Order: sequence, then structure tokens, then C-alpha cells
Amino acid sequence: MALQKLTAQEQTDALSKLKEWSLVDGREAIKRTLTFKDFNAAFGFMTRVALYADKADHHPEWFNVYNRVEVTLATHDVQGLSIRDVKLAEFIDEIYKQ
Ligand SMILES: C[C@H](O)[C@H](O)[C@H]1CNC2=NC(N)=NC(=O)C2=N1
Repeated sequence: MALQKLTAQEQTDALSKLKEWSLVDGREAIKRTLTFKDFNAAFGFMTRVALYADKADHHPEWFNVYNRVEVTLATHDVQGLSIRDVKLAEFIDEIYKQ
């Protein structure tokens, strides 16, 4: 089955679990800002996310300055949010904890 956009209810349920994530104003996307000890830690995190993203063929939009990484997730293919964004957000939360 083709990739589906999350329903409004699925989106609400997903966001209630992804507590650090919020909806982007004026766009069907979610965002989170993460901070690290220094650039090395931030870039190490980005590298791990990049490996996941390439394997999953689902890529973040992100912005990095030194120890800060701002991540935005959306699925261009459905022009909104899909399960792939939820999975990527969960992966990000998981490795950020470690
Ligand atoms: C052709 C390729 O599979 C698509 O362009 C993939 C690549 N990575 C992607 N990443 C994201 N975030 N959304 C997409 O819809 C998407 N589509």
C-alpha cells in the first residue's frame, strides 16, 4: 500500500507520545531542538541519524550551529506527516537519551 498521510486523530496520538516535538506553524511538519555538550557530540548524533535516514529513505530537514541541532520532519511524498516521521522522531528521541 502506498504511504498514507496520518489522520488528524493519528497525528494527535503521535504527538501526545512525542512530548518534545511540536507542530510547525503553517505547515504539516513537526520540530524539535536538541542540544549537546559540543559540536563533536552534535555532529556524532547527526551522523547516526543520517545513517538511519539513508537506510529508511526518509531524511530530516535540519539546522546545526555548534552544539544545537534543530530538526524538522515531514513527508514530502504525502505533503504532511506519515508513520515515517513518527519512526524517525522516535529514533531521534531514543539515541538522544543515550
Ligand atoms: C525518491 C525518494 O524515495 C523520496 O524522495 C524520499 C526521500 N526522502 C524523503 N524524506 C522525507 N522527509 N520525505 C520524503 O517524502 C522523502 N522521500
